[in-house]
Amino acid sequence: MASEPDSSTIYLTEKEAERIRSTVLDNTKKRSGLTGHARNPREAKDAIGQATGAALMADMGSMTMGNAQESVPALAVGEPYPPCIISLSELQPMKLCDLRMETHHRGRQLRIKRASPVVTLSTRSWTMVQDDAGETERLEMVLHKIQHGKEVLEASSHFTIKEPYFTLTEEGEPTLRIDHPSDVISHPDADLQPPTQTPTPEQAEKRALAHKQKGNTALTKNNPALAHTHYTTSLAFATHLPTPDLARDLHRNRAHANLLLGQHDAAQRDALAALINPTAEDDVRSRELDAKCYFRAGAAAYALGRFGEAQGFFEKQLALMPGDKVAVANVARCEKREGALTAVTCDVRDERIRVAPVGLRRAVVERLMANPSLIGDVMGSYGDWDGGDGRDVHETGDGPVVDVFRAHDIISRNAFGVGGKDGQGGKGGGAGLWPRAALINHSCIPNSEREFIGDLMVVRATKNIAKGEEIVHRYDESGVYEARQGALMTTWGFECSCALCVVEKGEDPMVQEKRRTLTKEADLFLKSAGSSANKKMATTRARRLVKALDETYDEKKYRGLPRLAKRGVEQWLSSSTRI
Ligand SMILES: C[S@@+](CC[C@H](N)C(=O)[O-])C[C@H]1O[C@@H](n2cnc3c(N)ncnc32)[C@H](O)[C@@H]1O
Repeated sequence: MASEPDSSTIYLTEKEAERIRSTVLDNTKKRSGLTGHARNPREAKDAIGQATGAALMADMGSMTMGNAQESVPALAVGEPYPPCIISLSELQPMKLCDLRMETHHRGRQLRIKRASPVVTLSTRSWTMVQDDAGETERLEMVLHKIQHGKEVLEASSHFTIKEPYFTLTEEGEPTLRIDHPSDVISHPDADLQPPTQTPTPEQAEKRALAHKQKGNTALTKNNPALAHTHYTTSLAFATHLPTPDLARDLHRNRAHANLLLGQHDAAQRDALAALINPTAEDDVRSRELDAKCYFRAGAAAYALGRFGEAQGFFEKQLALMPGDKVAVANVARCEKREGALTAVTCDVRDERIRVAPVGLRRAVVERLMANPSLIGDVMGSYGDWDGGDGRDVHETGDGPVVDVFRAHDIISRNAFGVGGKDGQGGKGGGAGLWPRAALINHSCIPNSEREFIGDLMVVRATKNIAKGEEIVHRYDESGVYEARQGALMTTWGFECSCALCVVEKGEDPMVQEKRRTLTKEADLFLKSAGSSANKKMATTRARRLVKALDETYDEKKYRGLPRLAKRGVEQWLSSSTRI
C-alpha cells in the first residue's frame, strides 16, 4: 500500500486489505489455540545474533530512507486488555522459564536485562532480554515505545515487566509484548541509582554536586532527558544535606528539564518546590530565583490549558520583578508535537480495516503519561472498550497508568482532522483530540460548524440555538447518502437517523444513482475549477450542475432539509462571484 506525499490519501487495494485482514485474523486464531502451552527455550547466541542483524538492517533502512515514509505500516489492534493496576511491591517475581504461551501473567513481575541492540521500527521496537538465570527471550514494545523522546528499550538496560504478556508477534514468533507503557519499569544504570544507605553530609554533597553539574551540562547540550535523570539522582543525595538550598536549585533546574520534556505536571510541582519565599525586600537574588520559579510554573500551567492558574503565576512573577514584560510575553509552549503517523489498522473485534491516526494515539498517551492530571479528562470520553476493572485507576505506586486500548477506542471515536471539516483530517493537516468538543454528537442537519485557528478548534453556531437544545455538528461532509453513512459507520460506529437520512434512505434507487453520478461530476469540477482559465465557462457549468443536482431533490420531501450534494458547487459559485 502507498500514500501520496503530502496527502491524506492512502491507496489500498481490496487484495491488500484482505491480506492484512487474513494475516491478523489467522494469527489471532493461532494464538488462542496456544493458550497455556509451555514456552520453548531459546538458544541465546542465535537469538542475540538475530536481533543484532535485524537492528543493523533497521538502522541501514532508516539511513537510506531518511524520514520519507512511502509505505504505510499495518498495525493489528488486538483483543483489549487492561494495564497492570497493582504496585510492583505487591507482584510476585517470576522467571522466563515460567512463561506460558498466550497468557497474561496476572499478579506476577519479571525482572530482565537487555541482551542485544534494539530493533526500532515505526510502530514497534524489539530486543532480546535475559533473566538472572541466563534464559533469553524476545521483548517487543508496541507503538508507545518512546519516553522523554527516547526509545524506552534503549534508554536503560534493566527492566521489570509488570504482569507480563507472552504471545506471538504479528509474524507468529513468540514474544513478550508490552502494549501499555506503564507495564514496564526501567531501572536506572548503576551510577544513577539513589543511595542505598544514608550518606554522610560530605559524601551527599559531593555526589549531589557532581550529578547537578552533569545535569546542567546535559541541558546545555539539549538533552533534557539525561538532565532530568541526573537532577533526580542529585536530589536523592541533596535531601541528606542540612540546608535546602541545593535541593531548591535542583527542583528549579529540573522544572526547566520537565518543561522541555512536556512533563508539565512535574514541571509545576518542581517549580513550586523550589520557592524560597524571601521576606526581606532587599534579597534581590532570592526574588529573582522565585520569579524564575513562577515563570516555569506559569508556563507549565499554560501548556496544560489552565490559563487562569497560569495568569496567577505570571502575576506573582511580575510582583517580584516589576517591569519584566519579556517573561510574560515569552511564555514557551513546551508541548512536543508528533508527526502525523498513520497506519492501516485491522481491529480483531469487528475485522474492519481502517486508516488510523496512530501517531495521535502515541502523542496522546505520551502526554497523559507525562501529565497524569489530564488522564481523567481524556479517559472519561466515549469509547467502545470501557477498560474493565481498571477503568478508573489512573495511577499506582509506580506511576501513571494509561489503558492504551481505551485510548485507541476514544481516539477512534473522538478525533477530528485539524484544518478540515470532514473529520478525517484536512489535507496533510493531521488529527487531534479535543475532549470537550468530543462531547458533541453528529447531525447531517447541524446547528454548528467546527473551524480551526491553528490547532485551536472553534465550534461556531450556524443558526440560533435555543437554551437546552443539543449542539450538533457534521462529522462527515459527503453529499452522497451511502458514502456519508459508510464513513459514519466505519469511523464512528453508528448509523445516522436524522430527518435528512430518513428521507435519503427511502429515496428511489434511480434518483440516488443520478445524484451519485452528478456528485462525481461536481467533485471533478471542484478539483479543476480553480485552474480554469475561462471563468465564464466554469461559472456556466457550475450553474448547470447546481440545477441538475437540485432536480434530483423532490420539492415536497426535502422541504426544510439541506440538499447536501449541491453544497460544494454552490459554495464555489458564491466565492467565485464575490467581488
Ligand atoms: C465524538 S463522540 C460524541 C459524544 C458521545 N456521544 C458521548 O457521549 O460522549 C462520537 C460518538 O457519539 C455517538 N454519536 C454521535 N452522533 C451520533 C448520532 N447522530 N447518532 C448515534 N450516535 C451518535 C457515536 O457512538 C460516536 O462514535
